[in-house]
Amino acid sequence: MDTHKPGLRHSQISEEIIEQVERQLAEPPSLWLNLTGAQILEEEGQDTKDIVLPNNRSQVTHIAVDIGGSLAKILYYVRDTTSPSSSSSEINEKETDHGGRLSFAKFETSKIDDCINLMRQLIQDHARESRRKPVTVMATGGGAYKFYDRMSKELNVEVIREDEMECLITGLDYLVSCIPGEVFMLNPETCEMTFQEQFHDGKYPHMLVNIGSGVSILKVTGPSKFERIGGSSLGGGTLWGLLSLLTHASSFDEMLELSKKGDNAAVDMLVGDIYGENIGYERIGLKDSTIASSFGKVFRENKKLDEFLPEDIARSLLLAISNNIGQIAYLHAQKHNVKNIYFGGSFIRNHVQTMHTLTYAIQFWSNQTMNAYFLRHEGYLGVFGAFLKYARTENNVPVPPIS
Ligand SMILES: Nc1ncnc2c1ncn2[C@@H]1O[C@H](COP(=O)(O)OP(=O)(O)OP(=O)(O)O)[C@@H](O)[C@H]1O
Ligand SMILES: CC(C)(CO)[C@@H](O)C(=O)NCCC(=O)O
Repeated sequence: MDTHKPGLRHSQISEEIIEQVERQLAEPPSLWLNLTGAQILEEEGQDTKDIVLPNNRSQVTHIAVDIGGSLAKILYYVRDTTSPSSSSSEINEKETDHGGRLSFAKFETSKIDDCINLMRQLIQDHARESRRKPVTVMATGGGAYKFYDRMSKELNVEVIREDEMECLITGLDYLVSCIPGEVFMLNPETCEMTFQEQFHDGKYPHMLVNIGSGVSILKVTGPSKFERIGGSSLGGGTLWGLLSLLTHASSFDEMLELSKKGDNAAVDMLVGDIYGENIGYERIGLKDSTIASSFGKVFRENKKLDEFLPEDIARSLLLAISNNIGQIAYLHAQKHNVKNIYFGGSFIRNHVQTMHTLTYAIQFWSNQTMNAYFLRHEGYLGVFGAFLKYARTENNVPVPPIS
């Protein structure tokens, strides 16, 4: 691997591979759980635009929600109606089910009404079957507090609140240990993915860098044993907010699309802009193409905002934020003696450029002694954790144990 700093120009990576990876990671795949195991169900990803409600909605027994500063994530558990006992008309509240599907959806937190409406719809359909035990709602994230009274009143069910950091780690532990095909690494040269075996010992210690609106960094030393060792306010909310001011893009996905087409060298000052074209500062490992200063060229160009291409601005800002998080992650990992770093949070959105920049930063700064891992359900760790914490104690959902 060469030793130039992160911020590799994307044109060096095959468009075909980028498309292939992003197609493969279309989000969010449903999961299947039953007593003998858990697996990812391969199917078309679903977004808030086209949430597919279960055919027999009365089979939704659990709903979990993680309401963050930017996005509210929902998970609902649909009991399998094909197993003999669960399809019986004699279902009662003591019945133990034998398997079911976990589906995922998300809303912008500013559209919390839509999110609560979906929960209400799922709950109402369930309630029509009068002998059923009421649906339980598990809630985490800041919104579990902010919207607690509203949810309890409007949904008229018990809302159980869980701590957001505990939920992140519970969700991570489970996904890493129990879900085949969940964890992968990205080859920084080719951007090809390598899926990892499940780590039954959790590969402790490890670190979770959760990139949501802000960034939380947690060190995990054993099952459910963790400490929040750092954080940063320069996170997903920063990219989303600044690009909504600086470009015409109206959604986060549009911003990511823009960034794919841009050339950050139009706004970033490269080492070659300072030392001269084709001349780097190789003595300290800086190539001419290395970013010396993000957005550093803007001032001397003496141009107005509308004279820059939104694509270039989007690319530059995405690189700046991802690089910065990669570097902070590396410094924390070094300080706390951790080699394996999981990146979670919806900011990643399984976007190749973002994962590439994070991987490159970790490998470069650690001299290839640390590993960056990604997850297919990267934005759903918290909501998955909230579901698991309750489902395990309640004991009537077949959650296979971590072996
Ligand atoms: N469809 C989307 N709409 C808006 N932002 C998105 C979308 N998809 C991904 N993002 C990115 O994900 C970030 C939110 O990530 P996530 O849902 O993990 O955090 P959060 O729970 O809202 O925040 P926090 O945990 O800090 O309260 C946004 O700030 C944005 O950068
Ligand atoms: C405040 C939370 C924990 C809410 O999820 C998150 O947005 C975050 O970790 N922000 C960064 C705060 C910090 O500077 O440590």
